[in-house]
Amino acid sequence: MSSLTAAIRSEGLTKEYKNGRGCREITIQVGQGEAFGFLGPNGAGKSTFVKMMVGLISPSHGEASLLGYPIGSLDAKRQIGYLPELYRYQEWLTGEEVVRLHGKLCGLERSALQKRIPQLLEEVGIGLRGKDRVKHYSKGMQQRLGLACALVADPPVVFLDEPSSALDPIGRREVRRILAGLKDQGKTIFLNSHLLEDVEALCDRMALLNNGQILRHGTVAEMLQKRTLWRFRVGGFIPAVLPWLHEVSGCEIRLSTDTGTADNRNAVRSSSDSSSLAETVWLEAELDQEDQAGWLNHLMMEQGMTLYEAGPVKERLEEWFMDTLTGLSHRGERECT
Ligand SMILES: Nc1ncnc2c1ncn2[C@@H]1O[C@H](COP(=O)(O)OP(=O)(O)OP(=O)(O)O)[C@@H](O)[C@H]1O
Repeated sequence: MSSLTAAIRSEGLTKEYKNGRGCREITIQVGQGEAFGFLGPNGAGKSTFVKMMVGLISPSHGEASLLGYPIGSLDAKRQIGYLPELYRYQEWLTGEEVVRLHGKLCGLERSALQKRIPQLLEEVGIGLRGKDRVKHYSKGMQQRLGLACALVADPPVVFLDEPSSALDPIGRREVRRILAGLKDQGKTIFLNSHLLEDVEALCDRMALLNNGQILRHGTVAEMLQKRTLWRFRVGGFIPAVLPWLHEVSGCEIRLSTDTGTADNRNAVRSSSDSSSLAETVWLEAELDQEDQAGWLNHLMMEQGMTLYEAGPVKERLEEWFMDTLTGLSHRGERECT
């Protein structure tokens, strides 16, 4: 397969359940080796999309492929590892036996499995409990076991539906490390997650789904960048100079009330007096263009101030998620309760 072939491609993929719910007109493309985050509130349609991609349910219309193979075909299925959201493994088997069963279903040889299973269980953090029966596993261990099953055949594309929902913070960090390792190996990762920090840490691009449709998509960096708001850490700040800076630069510039530093609080309190502060403070400005940052620096230097740091303000993914969805109708889980 050519390296230009998209790992995951969908065109107008739609599933309409009998009750009218599901997901609609999903068009995305994920390159080989990319990590893609799929976000959205409960009931947005994320799992429905993944289930179509892995061939568990058929689309109502639209088309999609995995590494060039049509979804649902055996060739497409051979490309994927899948950790479902609602996993349940055979309680009477040991962890090792469950992974072996999945390996055999993927057509792996007994000798290959002999070597692979202990490594894999070690990697997902249940190496010491591999011979225990699944009925004695905690929820978190079962989720780790599910990850081992998804990875047993070393697939190039991995779909993970909420891979760390049952894990404690330490477990989540370990899973994040495992996923980063998979990405380093060049695997394509499709991550459905409510854990926004996982998406932020791992994914190159993401889409936000609401009411079954893509609301926004793009690179994680693009989504989080508030392009207009910049922050500057400056020394020798003179509060009285702010109106002048505003007038000469044409930019809205103010003391940042957001950084929480004692110096800033002091500066905010003393913003009416004109004495220079010895410590640094944070200023923020709304910029139309990036080169205005250089112009502002020049003006601040003219006034005897020193610039120590400057950069655009990045929004946390969680704030972005809330801001983007606030005010939009949402007919997901909450409507049903
Ligand atoms: N088999 C089904 N039959 C009818 N409706 C369904 C079925 N499966 C899911 N739905 C509905 O389709 C919508 C999308 O569900 P889906 O499970 O894809 O959402 P999700 O974004 O994965 O939610 P969550 O984050 O809670 O897992 C929901 O309104 C859900 O109730």
